[in-house]
Amino acid sequence: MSTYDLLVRNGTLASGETIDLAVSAGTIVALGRELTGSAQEEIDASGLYLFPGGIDAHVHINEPGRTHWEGFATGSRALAAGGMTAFFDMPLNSTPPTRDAAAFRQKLEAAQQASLLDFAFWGALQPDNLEQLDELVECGVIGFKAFMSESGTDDFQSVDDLTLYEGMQRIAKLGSLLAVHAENLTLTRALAQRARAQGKTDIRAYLESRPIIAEVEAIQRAILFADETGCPLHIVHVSCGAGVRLVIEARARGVDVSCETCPHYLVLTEEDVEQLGAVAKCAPPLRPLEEQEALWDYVRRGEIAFVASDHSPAPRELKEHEDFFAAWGGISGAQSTLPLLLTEGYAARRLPLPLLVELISARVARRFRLWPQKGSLTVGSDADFVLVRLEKRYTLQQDGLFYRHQHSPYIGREMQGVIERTVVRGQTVYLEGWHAERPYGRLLRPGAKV
Ligand SMILES: NC(=O)NC(NC(N)=O)C(=O)[O-]
Ligand SMILES: [Zn+2]
Ligand SMILES: [Zn+2]
Repeated sequence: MSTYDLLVRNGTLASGETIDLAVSAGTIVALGRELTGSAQEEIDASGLYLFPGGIDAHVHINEPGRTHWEGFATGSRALAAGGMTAFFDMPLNSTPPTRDAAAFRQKLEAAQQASLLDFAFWGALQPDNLEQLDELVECGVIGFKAFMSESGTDDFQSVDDLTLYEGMQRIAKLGSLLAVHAENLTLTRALAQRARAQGKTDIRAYLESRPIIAEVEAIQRAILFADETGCPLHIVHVSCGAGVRLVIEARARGVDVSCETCPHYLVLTEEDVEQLGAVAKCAPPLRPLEEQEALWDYVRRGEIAFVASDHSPAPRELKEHEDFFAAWGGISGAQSTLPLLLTEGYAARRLPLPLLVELISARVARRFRLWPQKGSLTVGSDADFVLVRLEKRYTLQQDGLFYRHQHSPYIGREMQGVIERTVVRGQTVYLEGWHAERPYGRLLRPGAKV
């Protein structure tokens, strides 16, 4: 009889310490130097880093309804290849959006049949679903998501101020959290309409239609409502230093608000989108270099809660438009979050490895009440981890991407740190280009064990 199901020998933690890790029934049951005992499977992790599995808090899987854009099978394969072991799926770009219990159940069924990784669902907050927020909490949503600007799809409506205000009151009562896409609707819509009416539809015109002030104003308004209603607030994909500063100031006043940024705001600038085109189109748009530097600075100081991909995939044809406003807005990036943090954060900027790892694991798990079951390498936690060959460099190739549509602004980029193996609750789901077939993924609910 083996003592354990799985033993990982000599993995190097982010702290630099070398350790053995033992797993039984999907849970970490022992951690230490030179563990005794046997296991059904042993992994020699000498020379490899052992990190807790990443949790991507912001992914658009478009199933059901737009599975041909990205489904749970392809999306979770890409995430696994990028060192992620769980993800939170956004309520939009699938049809129907996750706006009620029936839609939640459709999502759940699709994910259970196809996801390699554990998953949670964001529920929608839209003008037409205030009466469905309770049932969504009962289903187990990880939080709610609202769009303060246009969402990019007709089937997901943006919130007016009354919906935002009353939605926050209800979400506060339900003990949940609201995430907002914060850009001022009136400003961005009017600027876009004026530019298009003048025939200005190039990349520059798009960038100018979504100025930093539009983002900062929306963040400020959302914070004010959160302060008034007591609703926990999370600002997704903050792209500018001034946005983070508002969050810091509000937290200092006692407002329960956090923010995330995305790899693309940390490694790309508006010059890149002008060169790369729609593959790098997103909202808020890429910003000037000084914003990128400000974001790295806030990352270093621990002021940005976590980093999430905002993977928003689409078929290539939807990106190819003469009119840049009409091209699909959203970057395919789910596979590259950890590699980019290792390359640009650790190797290029010498940010401490434990901080970078926490940005995609413990910080996410804590904010959404999944810690320490998730995001932690401790006895009793789920055995979710990733093995990384940190010193190895490579160039990201198109055929190395596992998305449904193999495009990304990072193709051709020099990367450091190869994700060799990804393990979910003790099961290897990714190993050097190979993926498991079985959909191991399970639903995660805030505060509950799977
Ligand atoms: N409909 C979307 O997927 N939108 C997403 N698109 C981006 N970020 O460009 C988002 O998160 O706002
Ligand atoms: Zn958004
Ligand atoms: Zn998004």
